Amino acid sequence: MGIVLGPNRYGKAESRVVRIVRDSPRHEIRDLNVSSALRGDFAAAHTDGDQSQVLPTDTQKNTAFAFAKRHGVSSPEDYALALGRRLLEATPAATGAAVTVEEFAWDRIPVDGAGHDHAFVRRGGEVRTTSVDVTPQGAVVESGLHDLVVLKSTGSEFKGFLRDDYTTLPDADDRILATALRAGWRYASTDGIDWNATYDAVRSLLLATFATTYSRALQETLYAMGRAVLEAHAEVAEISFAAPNKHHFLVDLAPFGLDNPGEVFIAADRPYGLIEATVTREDD
Ligand SMILES: O=c1[nH]c(=O)c2[nH]c(=O)[nH]c2[nH]1
Repeated sequence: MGIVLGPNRYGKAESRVVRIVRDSPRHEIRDLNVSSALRGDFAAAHTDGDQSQVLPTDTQKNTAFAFAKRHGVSSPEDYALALGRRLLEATPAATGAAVTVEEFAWDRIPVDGAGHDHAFVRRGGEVRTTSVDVTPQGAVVESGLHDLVVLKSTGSEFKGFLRDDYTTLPDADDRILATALRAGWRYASTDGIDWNATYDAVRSLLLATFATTYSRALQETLYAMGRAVLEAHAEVAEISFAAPNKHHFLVDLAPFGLDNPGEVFIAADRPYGLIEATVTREDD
């Protein structure tokens, strides 16, 4: 009985393409998870080890990033069509190119009733938390949130850091700052607190402070957020943060004849910096 190759396709899955439009101070963001797959006559690659008809998955990834710049992302559909047509055209053996795009939606962070120019909060996903501990002496309430995903497309730098023989990171004057914030605040007492109103107010303050504070490091941003909460809320004794630094690396588009002045980024998954800090009261 003969053995033959059945259906097959190949491509690059889950390129995390972030496109910032920064023609004016009011930035736009499109945040995509892009996968492509080519199908057609790729039998020789499987049976003979012949790559002559194989457009590398690495090239498919490069095209995904280059097209975010060259074609732009007016919608996931328009971008996916352009990418699919290009991949098909570039690959003579292909009879079809499948492109799937997931888009993560971002809203502008509200500051004084208006959406901020370059600070965004990801829609959905965040979780409100509380943990209480009750004893005969009383109760302690710690409330908070996690997975509040925020991003600013400018207004963030990281430079002047300690360097040693293993340091390769260049100074960054203008970078994307993004995190999935975890925050927990301990209430000074349980009396007379409007839990829902305080939660909403603290969340708003965290967002507004993230948006409006020029960041010299995520550490400075966390401290500013904590200070803002403690200054505005006497009922909060202490607040703690854990903030993964969700790195966005500028993609080198020069090999494709394209410049990239802070417009196309790859959103890295891991490893990530993890910055943790507690902001408390001197007398607590
Ligand atoms: O905001 C930052 N804090 C750091 O401590 C750090 N370290 C690093 O490599 N990048 C950053 N960014």
